[in-house]
Amino acid sequence: MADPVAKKQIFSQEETNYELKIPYLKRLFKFLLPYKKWLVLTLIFMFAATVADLVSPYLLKQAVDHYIPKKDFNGILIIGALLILMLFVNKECSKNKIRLANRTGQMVLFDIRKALFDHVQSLSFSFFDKNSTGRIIVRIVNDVNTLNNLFTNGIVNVITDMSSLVLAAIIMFSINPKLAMVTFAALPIFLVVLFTTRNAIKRNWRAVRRKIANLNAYIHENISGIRVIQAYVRQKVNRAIFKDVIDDVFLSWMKAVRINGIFSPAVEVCSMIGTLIIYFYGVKLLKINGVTVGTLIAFVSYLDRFWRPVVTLSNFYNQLLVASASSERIFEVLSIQPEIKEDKNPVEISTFRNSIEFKNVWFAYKDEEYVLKDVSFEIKKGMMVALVGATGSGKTTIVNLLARFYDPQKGSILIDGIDLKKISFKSLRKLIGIVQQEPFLFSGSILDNILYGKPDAKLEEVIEVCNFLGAHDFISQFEDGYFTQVNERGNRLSTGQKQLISLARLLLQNPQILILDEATASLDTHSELMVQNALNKVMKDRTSIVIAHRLSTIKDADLIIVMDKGKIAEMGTHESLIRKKGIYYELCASQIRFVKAG
Ligand SMILES: Nc1ncnc2c1ncn2[C@@H]1O[C@H](COP(=O)(O)OP(=O)(O)OP(=O)(O)O)[C@@H](O)[C@H]1O
Repeated sequence: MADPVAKKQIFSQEETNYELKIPYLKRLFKFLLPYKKWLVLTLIFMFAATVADLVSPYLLKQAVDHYIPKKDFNGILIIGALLILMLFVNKECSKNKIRLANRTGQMVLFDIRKALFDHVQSLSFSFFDKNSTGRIIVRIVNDVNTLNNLFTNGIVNVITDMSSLVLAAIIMFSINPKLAMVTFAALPIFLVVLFTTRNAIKRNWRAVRRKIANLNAYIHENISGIRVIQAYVRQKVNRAIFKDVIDDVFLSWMKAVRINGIFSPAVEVCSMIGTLIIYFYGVKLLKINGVTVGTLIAFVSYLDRFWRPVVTLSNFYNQLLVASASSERIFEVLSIQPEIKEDKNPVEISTFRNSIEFKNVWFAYKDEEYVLKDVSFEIKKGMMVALVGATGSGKTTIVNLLARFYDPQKGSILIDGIDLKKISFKSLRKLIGIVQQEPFLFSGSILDNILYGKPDAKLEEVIEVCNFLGAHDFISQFEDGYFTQVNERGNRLSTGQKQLISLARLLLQNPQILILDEATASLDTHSELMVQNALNKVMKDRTSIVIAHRLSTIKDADLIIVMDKGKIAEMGTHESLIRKKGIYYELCASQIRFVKAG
């Protein structure tokens, strides 16, 4: 049976508000402005196709009323030729209209997606803290996809349908107003059906979309968490939940289709009533007020051209609702401002000369929940500084602030006396290199990944760096060497190998300040030794800030900063802190006890 807890989690997805929001739609349509010329051309094709389509019944009327009774074969031939010409114009113009509309639509989607992607890339870490990867992907892929129908067919079709409907009615009224009035007698029936089913249809399609969103979320979570799922042998339970989720989609879909199904027959019934009226009432009117057999034939055709677009037009409203909801979510992301902004007149620093200084720094990830409280310290050029302390004491937060992934709420961080906020992003990123606990490799080759640090580096330079770090041997053992493809996250490589590749990437970038955030924490003893050796080489002659749980690796640090609940509890060298017999002494003692016990 499905796990109720898991099921509840899926259904806690965000709710979507399907109301027509004109300001969002207006903003959305602004994306069409660069393609004005194409739009105008599309409209011209559309108009030509509609006119050609509407001329045909009138030509038929002429043939029936004038040429057939007189057996005027020349006249019939001309009408026939004109009918073929109209058909050709209609088909050609429709083809071009569809091609142009699709092209414009796809370009608009491309622009929206590009705007979203560029914007998301510029956002600060705090945005990614609040939004899961899945949610962001849904914005860039699914929400933009839902606009597809609107931009590729929806808008053009609705204009085509509206003009066909209006023109057909106008022509009918101009041919014979009395007959036209009676023909539309079924319109009130349609309006009743429309207003009684509209809300139910809206509600049911909304339910379908919610169930599909649940399905997407569940698949995303299962694929991302596949290792945990397999480790806990949860496949059977998850399969049962998945079946429930699919069943929900199926049932809600069938219900929506059933209700939607009322609509189309209603339109057909109305159209049929209109046709019957034309035949019954029209025959009575024959020869009165100029009503001819041709008029009746033309009326039946125009009536069809009036009712046919009605179903598509009502679907368009649905499309608009979905587009309005998606655009609301898209613009919500686009309106988020990056919290970390570059100074208007940024200072370029090419060389780190003296020191890094934290001056009375206070920082909270949210509101007033400070995780760093009045932190002050100074790191001189060339020093190796270690940050130690219990989990959650604020070590990673300190390096996150130094890399300017976040800005402190109070206090300041200075590099060579210059506030971090004034330094250009480019020189800061060049100055500081970070090695994380979980190295991240992109899809592409090993070489591509290393070149990330310096795109214009030559292969010889890359090999030299890898040789220096002790990575060349294992890379050259692969069949394709440096051109070996690593898929996303580098699944084909061991964590130690990935770490060495990320170190090669870092060394090519040649940063003057290094941040090592538990770079060896997830490695086995052999890999740890290999990576630690490489790290020692990278750290040589550089200023480095190291976070390490294994205290033996930082014994020789020039300065050890001991963090406790967001505050600096102790600071000094290994010897001085051991002598102090404080928190650091306790941490060392507990690790020795742990090693001995092991
Ligand atoms: N992105 C975040 N959003 C909100 N709170 C966070 C975030 N990152 C960390 N915290 C909180 O800030 C506090 C300090 O976390 P930090 O990661 O700096 O500790 P740490 O000393 O590096 O811990 P560890 O040794 O486990 O990595 C913790 O209470 C943590 O829960």
